[in-house]
Amino acid sequence: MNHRIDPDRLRGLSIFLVGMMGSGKTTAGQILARHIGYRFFDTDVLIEGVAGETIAEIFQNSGEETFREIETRILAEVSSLTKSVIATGGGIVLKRENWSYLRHGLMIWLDAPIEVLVQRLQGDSSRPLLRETDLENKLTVLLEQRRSLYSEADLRIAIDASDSPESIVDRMIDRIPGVLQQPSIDREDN
Ligand SMILES: Nc1ncnc2c1ncn2[C@@H]1O[C@H](COP(=O)(O)OP(=O)(O)O)[C@@H](O)[C@H]1O
Ligand SMILES: O=C(O)C1=C[C@@H](OP(=O)(O)O)[C@@H](O)[C@H](O)C1
Ligand SMILES: [Mg+2]
Repeated sequence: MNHRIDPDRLRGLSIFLVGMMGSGKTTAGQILARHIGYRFFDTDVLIEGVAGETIAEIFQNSGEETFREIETRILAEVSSLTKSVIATGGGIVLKRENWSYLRHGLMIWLDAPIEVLVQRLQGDSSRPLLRETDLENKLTVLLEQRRSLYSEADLRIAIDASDSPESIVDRMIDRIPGVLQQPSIDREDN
């Protein structure tokens, strides 16, 4: 953890948010981008745009493998951007190929405990992998499969049930010196 961080290299570097479904990548990512004057992208939204279908429909009509192929294609495209916050889908870490793209930026792992994920995702119908009766068990299995991959990120932000998106963003900003030192960024505007 933190092994690649070199403040001089962070200027303009994009930020990739990784972590489990429900960890808040999409929510916190938008706020983070606004605060640091970066553009915001969400790989799931971009995937839906090119497919012309929702994530649930892509899984249903074409299967997970097709979804993962589009996900890699989109990631390859956004990885060439600078000054962008990119919220990824929770499964992006699964493919080794994706890591060559993720390593173009600073990777931040939003690490929320299972209880928090369950609380947030109860009744959610937009995430096809969670269409199971035992949500807690499914999330536990997925996290077991993915934890060691997420832990390869540059930064880990541990999240509690009481952490607001804004407080999480503040902690991220505290941990990424260099990004806010760019003269074009004025946090007072936000
Ligand atoms: N810090 C937070 N506190 C409370 N609820 C949150 C927080 N962050 C996200 N949420 C809620 O949890 C759900 C999942 O958040 P989302 O940003 O979509 O996560 P992800 O993109 O990692 O799957 C959404 O309903 C969102 O409003
Ligand atoms: O964890 C996963 O495999 C997935 C996470 C989802 O995104 P979020 O992590 O934003 O929920 C979405 O990409 C798809 O449903 C698969
Ligand atoms: Mg998301």
